Amino acid sequence: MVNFSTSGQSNHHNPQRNKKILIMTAVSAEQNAVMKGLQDDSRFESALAGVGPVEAAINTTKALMQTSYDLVICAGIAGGFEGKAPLESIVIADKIIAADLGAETSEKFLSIEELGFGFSQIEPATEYIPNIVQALESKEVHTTSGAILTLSTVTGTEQTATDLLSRIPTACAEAMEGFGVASAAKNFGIPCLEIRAISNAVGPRDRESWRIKEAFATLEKTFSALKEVL
Ligand SMILES: O=C(O)c1cccc(C(=O)CC[C@H]2O[C@@H](n3cnc4c(=O)[nH]cnc43)[C@H](O)[C@@H]2O)c1
Repeated sequence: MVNFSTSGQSNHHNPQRNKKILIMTAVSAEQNAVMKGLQDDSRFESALAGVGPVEAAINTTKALMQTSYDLVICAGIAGGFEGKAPLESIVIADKIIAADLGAETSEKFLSIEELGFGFSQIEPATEYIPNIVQALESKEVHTTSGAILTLSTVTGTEQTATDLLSRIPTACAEAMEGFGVASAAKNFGIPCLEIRAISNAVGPRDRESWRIKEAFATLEKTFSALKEVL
């Protein structure tokens, strides 16, 4: 766990800015980008989620058992669906969806809700979204709000990308941890957000076109702007 508090900066004069916020990233490169953006803001702490929803749920639960937080943010890079979220832009989840939780049949995919075994969608803390979008747009960060899918397998074909979009037309991005982090937060009754910088298009693996460094730069800029509105 990394605590950003080194400057002794205080927010006690403003009760609106007294929230304690946990940021979960899958890998340390994402955590570093977020840390750089936040500088020394003592309200934020971060921890590594690990890759995939299961690791993410376990590690978020561990962090929430240690310290009490007012908000959890799942952050990192992601794949963007074509025509929905361009490279180097930001997507803020208005729904966090476990897109592969269910059953295939010869006709169609059945969600876990249709099977009657549980839930695959978590509503994030949407009340924060308008202010965040405004703050990011004012810094010229292209920002979209829409569903972010959580998948255990990164999409690697046009066909899977098309199938996902026809099943979930509101999908803007896919990543691997959101539903795990959000499930843990929900279990503790803590609101959650998922914020992703787009590093690649969802679809065939084409490393030449990936913009990972640029997405980290967007993530840094985003969290620098975010600390002003949370
Ligand atoms: O290849 C690299 O240089 C590299 C450097 C740092 C991080 C990575 C990752 O792949 C991070 C994995 C992380 O990113 C999310 N992610 C990014 N793109 C997608 C995607 O198209 N579909 C699903 N997940 C994606 C995911 O949350 C992973 O945890 C590589």
